[in-house]
Amino acid sequence: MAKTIIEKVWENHVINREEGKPDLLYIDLHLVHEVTSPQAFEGLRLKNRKVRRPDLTFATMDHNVPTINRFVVQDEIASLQMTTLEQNCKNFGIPLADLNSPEQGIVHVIGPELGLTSPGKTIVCGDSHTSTHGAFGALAFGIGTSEVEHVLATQTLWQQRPKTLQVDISGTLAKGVSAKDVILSVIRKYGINFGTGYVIEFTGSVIRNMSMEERMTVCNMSIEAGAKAGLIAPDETTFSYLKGRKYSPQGRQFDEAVEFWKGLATDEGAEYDRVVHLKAEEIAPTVTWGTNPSMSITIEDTIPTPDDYEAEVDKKAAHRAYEYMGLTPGTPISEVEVQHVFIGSCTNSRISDLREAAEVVKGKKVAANVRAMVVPGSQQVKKQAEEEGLSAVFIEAGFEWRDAGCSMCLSMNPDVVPAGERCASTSNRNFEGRQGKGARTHLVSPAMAAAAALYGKFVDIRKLETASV
Ligand SMILES: CC(C)[C@H](C(=O)O)[C@@H](O)C(=O)O
Ligand code: SF4
Repeated sequence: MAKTIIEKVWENHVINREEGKPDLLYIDLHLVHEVTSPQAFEGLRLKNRKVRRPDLTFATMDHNVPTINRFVVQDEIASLQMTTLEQNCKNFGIPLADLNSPEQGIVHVIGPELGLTSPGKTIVCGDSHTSTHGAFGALAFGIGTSEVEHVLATQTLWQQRPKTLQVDISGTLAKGVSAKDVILSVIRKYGINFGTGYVIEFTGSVIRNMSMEERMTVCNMSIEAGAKAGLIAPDETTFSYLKGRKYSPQGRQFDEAVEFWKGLATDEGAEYDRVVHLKAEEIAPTVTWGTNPSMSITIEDTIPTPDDYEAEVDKKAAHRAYEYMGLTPGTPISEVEVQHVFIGSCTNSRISDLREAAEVVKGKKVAANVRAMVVPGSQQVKKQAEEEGLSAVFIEAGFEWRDAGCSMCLSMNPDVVPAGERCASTSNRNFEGRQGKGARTHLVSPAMAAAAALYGKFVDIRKLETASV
């Protein structure tokens, strides 16, 4: 019977199936960070258990890490979480990219970069944006801390079989329209819950034409559509990205792996539980105006009015969002001023994101009233950006150039947005308080964020001469 890639990867990993019970899945890769692992290790210790497969486990520090003076961690909880991770990795024999490692970075940036992530794997991490790794055709999803303990102890996980959802994106993206705009548009059109209970497979010409970095941006935000995971069938783009990476199979083994990976793609005629479509022509540079990722408009639009919503609950949510965001319905988004710009996070902090932002910034200056920072997703991205001269472009323009970490994506480290101030951010969540208490977040692409830094407000990058994205 014809199968989707989702079913194939799932079936390949089922080690126990019983009527009326979840399946028991084998886990190929377990990524660990400092925030969601301490209690899991403590659980092992109390039960006198070992880590079953330290060789299939990899840890990094990202959420709590200061991105300037990184060795001075002032917050006590943050400091404790980081030293605890260090100790746990040492005691349980788990490889760790700590602050001294050139491989340190955001967990979802370093997995692919090191070639730990590859097609057909089951990948878990105590972190919701684990869906990022789905860009490689892996089944990758976030788990809770008790599940982290279960995977550490057994390398397996009980899981309810998900339904399958195809999100097909056809056509060709216009100049200046990015992967971030694609996923924000999907979420605007279908809502923050349309993926609940499903694993998404993204298909269509728009996806096929994307680089791996762009595909990661799309899969990263599957979770913001409520999905368990989001993935993309591997192809030549995937294989050439992985070739030669540190943990990728090498030599003949790589060629054999490619043969296997090719067989993972969804079979002709396979059926999904649900299918939705989006056309490239429907997508334009996008800015979120509200307090969840579906509350977005294009750069040409105005803030919606309550009349734009039919359901009473949506009208109410809009009212609350106007208030929190300090916005008046009907205002053109291009008139909204920002005080902060954050280019970073596991959504948009890879080298191509920084290249796109630098292209817009080159030879220009950050507006006087704006504080702008670029936070590479990993120390490797940082190094590469420095070698390519991107950091110099940012620094000359007046951006702060930082070390790798989650940074301003969420307020678990010193990089926060003050209450009442507005930030154009390339991250993935715009909930109340996400970037700091009372902080107002607008999610955008790297090029849109870069332009907002120069003009102090949202501008249409399609109208800038420099925009080449
Ligand atoms: C801290 C962590 C548990 C959290 C997550 O799971 O996603 C964080 O990474 C986030 O983006 O909100
Ligand atoms: S960058 Fe943001 S979304 Fe990604 S793992 Fe860190 S906190 Fe979570």
